[in-house]
Amino acid sequence: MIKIAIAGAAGRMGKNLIEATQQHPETILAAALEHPASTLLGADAGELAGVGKLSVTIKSELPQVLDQFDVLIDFTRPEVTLANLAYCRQAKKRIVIGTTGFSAEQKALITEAAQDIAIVFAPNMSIGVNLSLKLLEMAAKVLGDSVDIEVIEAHHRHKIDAPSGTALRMGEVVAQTLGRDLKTCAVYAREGITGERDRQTIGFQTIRAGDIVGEHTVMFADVGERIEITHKASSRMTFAKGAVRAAAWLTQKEQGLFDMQDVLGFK
Ligand SMILES: NC(=O)C1=CN([C@@H]2O[C@H](COP(=O)(O)OP(=O)(O)OC[C@H]3O[C@@H](n4cnc5c(N)ncnc54)[C@H](O)[C@@H]3O)[C@@H](O)[C@H]2O)C=CC1
Ligand SMILES: O=C(O)C1=N[C@H](C(=O)O)C[C@H](O)C1
Repeated sequence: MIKIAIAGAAGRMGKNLIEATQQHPETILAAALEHPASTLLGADAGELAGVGKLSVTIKSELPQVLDQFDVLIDFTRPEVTLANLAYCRQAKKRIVIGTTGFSAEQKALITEAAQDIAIVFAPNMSIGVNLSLKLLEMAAKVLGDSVDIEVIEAHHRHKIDAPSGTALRMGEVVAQTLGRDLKTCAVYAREGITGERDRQTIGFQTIRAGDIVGEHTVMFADVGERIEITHKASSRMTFAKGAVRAAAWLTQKEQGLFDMQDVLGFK
């Protein structure tokens, strides 16, 4: 069995990850980590996730459990993930990173660590979103520069980063297909007298409201018709199952940086 550790175990994703680890035929939960100030330290991870007692107590320090797992799954915050990554690199442990909101400099640290350890790093672990990325590539190839492209995303009120990692990846895929650089063609806000739309730009619209799990639409709008490619997640289990699948897949790799397109065989 593949031994999984989960960082951010009491979080929205963490609890789903504990359940998904139980459902996968090749994985078991071996360690669960939370913030040092969490009131849940010492609690049973299975009971926390509502799947029954697993006899895995929630701890705060990754070094305490480094010899107990094969793959760390981390859905926390960028600075926490990077600290965990450094420990994994030192101990030659594989890591699946689901956290979003990294800066370009922080992403470079992940790329660098992949020289020594195997990493799956993806802003969205659902099969549907990863299939949508392929559809976006196809749509951008056919529609080219004649359409206006807008990425619209909606998430729950607790989300701390914007636009979502998925929206940014969707923008990157479209920009790359069209030979554009997202750094220079992205428009993240419009207000006041903006002037007419420049067709070379890719616009991003962000909604934060209530308990929306995660919704993404990319609109390719021409005059007379438009195409919209939409994905709607209604349960976090779709991301959690993808992350556990990625962890199992990663055990075949010694080092390198991979994403869900690799895991799903879409490359
Ligand atoms: N790649 C994907 O498929 C998905 C990615 N995400 C991303 O995952 C991240 C987490 O999302 P949520 O679960 O909604 O957030 P959350 O805030 O519910 O969970 C994060 C957890 O990390 C814990 N944490 C903070 N510092 C810690 C530390 N030092 N050690 C251990 N745990 C610590 C927090 O206490 C919290 O329980 C976000 O960046 C989000 O965008 C979310 C869903 C899907
Ligand atoms: O924070 C979330 O909830 C989600 N974050 C990811 C992102 O930023 O793309 C993926 C998913 O949409 C849920």
